[in-house]
Amino acid sequence: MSKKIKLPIFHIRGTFIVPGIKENLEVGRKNTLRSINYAIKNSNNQMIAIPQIDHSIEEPKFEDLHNFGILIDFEVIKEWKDESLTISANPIQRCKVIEMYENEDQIPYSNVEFVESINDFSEEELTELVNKIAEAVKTKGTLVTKQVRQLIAGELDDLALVFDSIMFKVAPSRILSNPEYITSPSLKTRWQIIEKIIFSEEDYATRNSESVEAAKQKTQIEQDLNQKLKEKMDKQQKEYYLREKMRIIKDELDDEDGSDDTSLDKYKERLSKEPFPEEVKRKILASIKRVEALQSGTPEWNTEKNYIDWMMSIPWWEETEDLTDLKFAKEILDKHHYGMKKVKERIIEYLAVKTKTKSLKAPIITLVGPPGVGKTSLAKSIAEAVGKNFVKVSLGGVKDESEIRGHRKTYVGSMPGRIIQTMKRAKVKNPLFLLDEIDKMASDHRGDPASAMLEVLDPEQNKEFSDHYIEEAYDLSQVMFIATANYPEDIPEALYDRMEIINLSSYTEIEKVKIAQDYLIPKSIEQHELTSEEITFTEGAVNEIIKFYTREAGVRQLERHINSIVRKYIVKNLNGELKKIVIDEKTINDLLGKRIFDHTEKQDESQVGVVTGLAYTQFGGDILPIEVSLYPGKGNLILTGKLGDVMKESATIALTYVKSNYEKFGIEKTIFEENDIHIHVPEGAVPKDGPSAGITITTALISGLSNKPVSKEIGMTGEITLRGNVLPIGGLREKSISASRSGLKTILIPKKNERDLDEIPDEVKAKLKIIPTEKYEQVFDIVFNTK
Ligand SMILES: Nc1ncnc2c1ncn2[C@@H]1O[C@H](COP(=O)(O)OP(=O)(O)OP(=O)(O)O)[C@@H](O)[C@H]1O
Repeated sequence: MSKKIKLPIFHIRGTFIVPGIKENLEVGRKNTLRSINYAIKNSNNQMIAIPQIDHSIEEPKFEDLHNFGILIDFEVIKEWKDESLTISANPIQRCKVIEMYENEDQIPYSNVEFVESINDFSEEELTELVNKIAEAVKTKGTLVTKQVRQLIAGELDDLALVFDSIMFKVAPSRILSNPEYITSPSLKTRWQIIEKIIFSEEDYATRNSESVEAAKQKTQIEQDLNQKLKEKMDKQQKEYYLREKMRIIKDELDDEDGSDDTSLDKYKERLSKEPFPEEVKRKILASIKRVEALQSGTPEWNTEKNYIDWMMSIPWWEETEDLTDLKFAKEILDKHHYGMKKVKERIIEYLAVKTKTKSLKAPIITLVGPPGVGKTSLAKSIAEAVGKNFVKVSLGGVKDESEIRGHRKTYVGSMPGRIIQTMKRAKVKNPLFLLDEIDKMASDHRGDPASAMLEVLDPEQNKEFSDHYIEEAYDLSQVMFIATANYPEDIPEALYDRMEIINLSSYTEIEKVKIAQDYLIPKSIEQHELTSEEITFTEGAVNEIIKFYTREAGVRQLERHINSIVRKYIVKNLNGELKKIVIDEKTINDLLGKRIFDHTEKQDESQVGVVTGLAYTQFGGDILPIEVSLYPGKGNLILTGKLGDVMKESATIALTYVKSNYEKFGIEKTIFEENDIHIHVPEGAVPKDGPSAGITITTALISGLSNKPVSKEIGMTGEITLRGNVLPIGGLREKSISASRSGLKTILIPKKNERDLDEIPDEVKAKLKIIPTEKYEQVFDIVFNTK
């Protein structure tokens, strides 16, 4: 079975590259740069280089590409001022393209099958071949490459490489006109192509005569064109001349290829046969009339034609049939996701209500949680469970209402807003529509996107959603919207009211191991069309990746590393280096390089003025040591470690509280007047904010000022008030997971957070003593062992 792989496409033009021969390539086109950046982040610097058929096309579509390519590994070697790049591409393996598509981030992707080389020469043929090459080298200097020299000297037996080096040096452009040279596994076939191109004089002759014939035809076409033009054109009008020429060329092309789906006749035919809403039909027909009356190629013509193309491609009536089998839905949810018991139950209830009432007026499900915990993939599974098409739009950074609703069509280069654009991708009017990162929308003077979103989500209004470009009410009422957010408090309030929040929390290491073994690894093996006999991961290996190569609440990086290891195996397998592999800790270090992370470990020694806090970051929880130091001065407070305003305030409150209770904590009064106090929160470059370090700062101050050490095994979290009350904090689950991972034995938490204890996994509770506190005095008594 030949191996398949899915990777982003690298559009290559004007040149071609062959396996084994590194080449520097210049990249300037915006789309290619986007794909490159994507590949750096998501596919381990691997892409499929696919050549363009016509190198003059700036923005090639899939049909403008050949159906073969090369798997490349690349490195960026220079970033230029104008944002273009020079990359060093290492071509690894030839491939046949099975399909090309845009992935959900709108990156052109290809699914390819590797072409392995088969040496089908017999022994005698081989000797003859080497002799022939050696003989030819004498007469054709251009043939000499490093690999040819090695072959003749008997130092190299990789024929595929020899052939590629010849082809690449002598006739790289001819590869494109002989796709078989790339797609055929047979080395004999490849050699025949080389012979035809390089050795056969006859071929030179036919090539010449081919070009004579082509030139003749070209002249004929040119003559016909000019003849037609003569009849039509007014010689005085240069503009008119050019337009006519364009139109005739287009007509000629259309005659050749009658399959143009965007021709006005095709549209008219569709309008007469398909059940478009009357109003829409009328509008499109009116536009078609206008286009027909306009001079083709003029700006007005283009604007109007574009409008028609859009109107014809939006789903006005197409729909899929919903599935209503709840048992099936549950099976699908279980099939793709580990755990999430409550979440899945909640979703099934939601689907049950929807099916029963047949109404979509239920609140919008909003999946909230840190990155990589499965929000997007859960939404995809819900779509599968109810038989809907899935589409996603990212709202992160959207700050202008027109991004949602589009611009009027009279604007130059205008088009519909993101909602209608996404509906076009959905192809039906009742898809499952994921509104990703709804908490990351911003607003500015150009209008508030949240109010436009309100119209999208409100069942009272979304039957007639208005987009400035399409100028016709669009019915969104059959769409099932699901939103995702990292921080629910950042969701605009009016939208929040219409949502039902479902929390997805971060995973413990044990859960991550389970997810990797039961879901991510089998999924990756299946996607790459391998079997579990060929590649297996030990539990130790999975643990190694989780602990030392990822730092995250979810499993996104973990999944990326697994995929990258699988791809590395495929390349080794294709190079004939190995047939099977068992991935253990050692292989991980070999394949992924040096360990990347060491989770902040608890202090080795109990120290004066250093206390362990618990933090909640976008990567999940972590421990956060807080340091206090004194030196002679005048009572100033110095804060460092990139602290946000709230955290700075929290430090000031802590100091005031300590000052006003100094006696209770065994601190000399004079110490405040004679010293400056420096509070530092290490890993200075990472921004930190929030009030939850209040009791930690207080404790570090008391420890520093009274010269009493704090046990290295205690961690704490809680806001403090001037009166010494301990107020509740967020992210207790994440904080406690990281505390147990870092080896703490006891954590102090606010009493009001007792209600969140249920969310802490049992394995964490078993390792940690969790003590709720209401007043700072209790913290003091426990930490400094006064009772
Ligand atoms: N409980 C789980 N069981 C199996 N796979 C999971 C689970 N949670 C997450 N995954 C997998 O982890 C990957 C990342 O998840 P996904 O992209 O859905 O995260 P997300 O929460 O949407 O992140 P973001 O907020 O960054 O978009 C997916 O491949 C998903 O299938």
